[in-house]
Amino acid sequence: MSRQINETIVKAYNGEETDYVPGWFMRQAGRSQPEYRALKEKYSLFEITHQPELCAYVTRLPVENYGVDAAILYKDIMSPLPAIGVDVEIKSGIGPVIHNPIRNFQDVEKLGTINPKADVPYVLDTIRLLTEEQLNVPLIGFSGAPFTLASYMIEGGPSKNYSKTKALMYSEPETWFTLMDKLSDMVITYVEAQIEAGAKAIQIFDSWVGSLNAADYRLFIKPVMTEIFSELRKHGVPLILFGVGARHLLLEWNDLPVDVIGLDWRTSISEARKLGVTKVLQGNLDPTILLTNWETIEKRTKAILDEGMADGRYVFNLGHGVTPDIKPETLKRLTNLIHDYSQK
Ligand SMILES: Cc1c2[nH]c(c1CCC(=O)O)Cc1[nH]c(c(CCC(=O)O)c1C)Cc1[nH]c(c(CCC(=O)O)c1C)Cc1[nH]c(c(C)c1CCC(=O)O)C2
Repeated sequence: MSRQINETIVKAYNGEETDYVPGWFMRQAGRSQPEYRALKEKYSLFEITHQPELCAYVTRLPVENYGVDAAILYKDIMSPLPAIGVDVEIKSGIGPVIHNPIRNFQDVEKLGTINPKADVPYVLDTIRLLTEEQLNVPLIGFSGAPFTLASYMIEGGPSKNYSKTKALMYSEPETWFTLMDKLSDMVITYVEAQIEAGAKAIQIFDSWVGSLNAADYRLFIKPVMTEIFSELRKHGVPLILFGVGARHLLLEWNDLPVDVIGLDWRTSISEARKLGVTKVLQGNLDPTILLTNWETIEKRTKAILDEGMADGRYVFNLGHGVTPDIKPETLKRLTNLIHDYSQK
């Protein structure tokens, strides 16, 4: 039997007109879902991602339960790092903890390269299972970006101000750029394998790069991001860049060979346009709104959709990830609202 794949979101990412505004939610597969929490009693994140059938099930849940227009592969931005020699553990209640943090040039030199077929075969198997047999919407593949990955590798875990990361960047540029080069190679190879396996769009999470000012972004980050997107662009799938608190970097991002810019909730669609952003926009309901009453949720969502529809080159998402306390019923109702309200 041939499956009908609804490609609306890929069209929207390519800037084409669509019958309605498509959308998905960052972190849609995960802690907010009871089916997932039940699995989590038995398995860790890495145990789930190493089992393609199970990982595909978790990835599919939000598509089946909410009707979102894309699936995003269930795994973490830390997932490729063990392949290059990073000893990472996901600790519950903390997040990623790195047992061999980067301290100097020698630590960077020791990092290896990724061979996706040998190192993360289960990621590729999960993508193939989902895209060849199971999903009726496109699958979005993803990777962390070099700055955000480096922040965990250098700090040794989550951080408030990224001081070790920035100190290394400012004081040892050679070490920094060698690290950026190694991470750029990893991101490109890893994402290319995801595209080859069937991912129909790619989101690059540079969640924490907003901690740099624009001048430092231009100097220390823009070259590596240009390299990554220039290479990935050759594969013809839409490329999305997302980060938190990055309004001051939007024009730098707009220069990159990227198709879509993901906004957090601090900058509205129309403000981003006024600032001069020309890419397709994705975003940006504050996830916290989803903890209020339906009247508030509806009002805020319609206001964002009004801006997005007036603009025309727009895909709905949240301004950051779904938090564990958001109810599945709310996400289902929200998906219906987005589709019904924007239907032409
Ligand atoms: C901060 C953090 C990371 N990794 C982790 C944390 C801990 C704190 C937390 O639970 O929120 C650990 C983690 N990551 C993920 C889980 C599984 C449970 C869940 O959160 O739903 C767990 C326990 C899934 C994930 N983690 C991520 C995804 C993929 C993207 C998506 O689904 O949108 C998933 C399924 C991506 C991720 N992972 C990380 C970042 C910075 C990002 C980029 C998106 C963002 O800024 O939040 C690092």
